[in-house]
Amino acid sequence: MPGMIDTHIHAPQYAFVGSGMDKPLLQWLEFTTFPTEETFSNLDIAENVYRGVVQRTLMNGTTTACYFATIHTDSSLILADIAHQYGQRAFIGKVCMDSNETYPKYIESSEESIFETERFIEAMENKKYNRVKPIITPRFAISCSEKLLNELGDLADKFQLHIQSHISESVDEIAEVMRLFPGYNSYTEVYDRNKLLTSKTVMAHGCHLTDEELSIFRRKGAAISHCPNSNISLCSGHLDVQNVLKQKVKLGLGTDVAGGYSVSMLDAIRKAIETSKIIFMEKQKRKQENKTLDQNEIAQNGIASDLNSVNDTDHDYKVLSNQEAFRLATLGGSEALNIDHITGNFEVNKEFDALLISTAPEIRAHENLFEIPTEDAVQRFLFLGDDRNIKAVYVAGRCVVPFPRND
Ligand SMILES: O=c1[nH]c(=O)c2nc[nH]c2[nH]1
Ligand SMILES: [Zn+2]
Repeated sequence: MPGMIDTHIHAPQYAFVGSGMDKPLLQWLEFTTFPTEETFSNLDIAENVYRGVVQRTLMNGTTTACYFATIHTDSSLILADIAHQYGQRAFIGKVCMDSNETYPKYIESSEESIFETERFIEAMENKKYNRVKPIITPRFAISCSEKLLNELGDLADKFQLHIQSHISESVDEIAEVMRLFPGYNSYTEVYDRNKLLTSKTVMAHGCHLTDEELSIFRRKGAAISHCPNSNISLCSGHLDVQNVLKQKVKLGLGTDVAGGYSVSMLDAIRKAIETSKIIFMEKQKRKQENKTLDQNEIAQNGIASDLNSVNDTDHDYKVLSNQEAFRLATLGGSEALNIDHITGNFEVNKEFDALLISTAPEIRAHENLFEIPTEDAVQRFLFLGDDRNIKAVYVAGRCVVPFPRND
């Protein structure tokens, strides 16, 4: 099958993956994330954790990863070098943040952030990696001044680079953004007016974006990275994937390690389907409640007001299919990262990013898989498979898993 594309993952957060899952976003950043990321000024820590995350994601079939690193340029360069060494296709973002009210030790000045970002871009260009590229990375609006956002928009334009950040992940986060940016009408406008929404932009989460904001995304060609594990783990909200697709906004999937506790894109596929089922059930429940309200009104007034009427879209809401979720993890991700002319499926002239899957024996249960339809075998792999079923991984035709032996 085509290699999977993780459109949003925090490499340093692999250090605490699976822990700190009991806090909402802003507290989780303050008490778990920032104190850990701060330690990445130490290059040995960076080297150790980054080697681990590149190995683990590759073994789990992530042929392309779009990484956040930390504010530290030299350790971010180590991540780039490790991705290159292991042959993973990657975008690497040196994180930018010149504002941090909750954890002021983890911060840089605006000037430093711009200077270091340029240094990062130039160092990456000098390395001439074929498949590892820099990406402009304002962490999120809360941690960036307007001046910094604006200058990062200019840098992205000057060097024609990709851009990544977070948007509308949790309700508390949005309230904080609107407090910090009173001159803007929406979270999307904060990025858009600072030139950060382009056809090479991928924004993580977007759970609470309005249709009006989604239409700005569509006009700009900007993409959303759906990170369902993280959305549930940090109780941030749910992204309505069907609505995003209906609004024709580019969409990929992300693990969002370590807001998400799994490095596996198979988990992202499952959680995307489960999130869609939760939304479906909520809509069904609302429909049933409204029907009861209508019946009560008819009994009382002889007629039902249309106040309770359910939106048309609620009636034909469909759960995300396995095929659609699989597409989001592969071709959808390549579209979101604007690299669908290079990878995402097996079209002629694209590079060969591929996984060799064995369904035996873990997911074969007691049946002989060869006697069941291929579609069922694929479904079982999507729902039950893990790195034991991924026997080989190829990026641009080169076998990168199993890892080549040095001897
Ligand atoms: O899930 C998230 N992880 C992060 O590290 C982060 N930073 C800002 N907003 C964020 N959301
Ligand atoms: Zn994130």
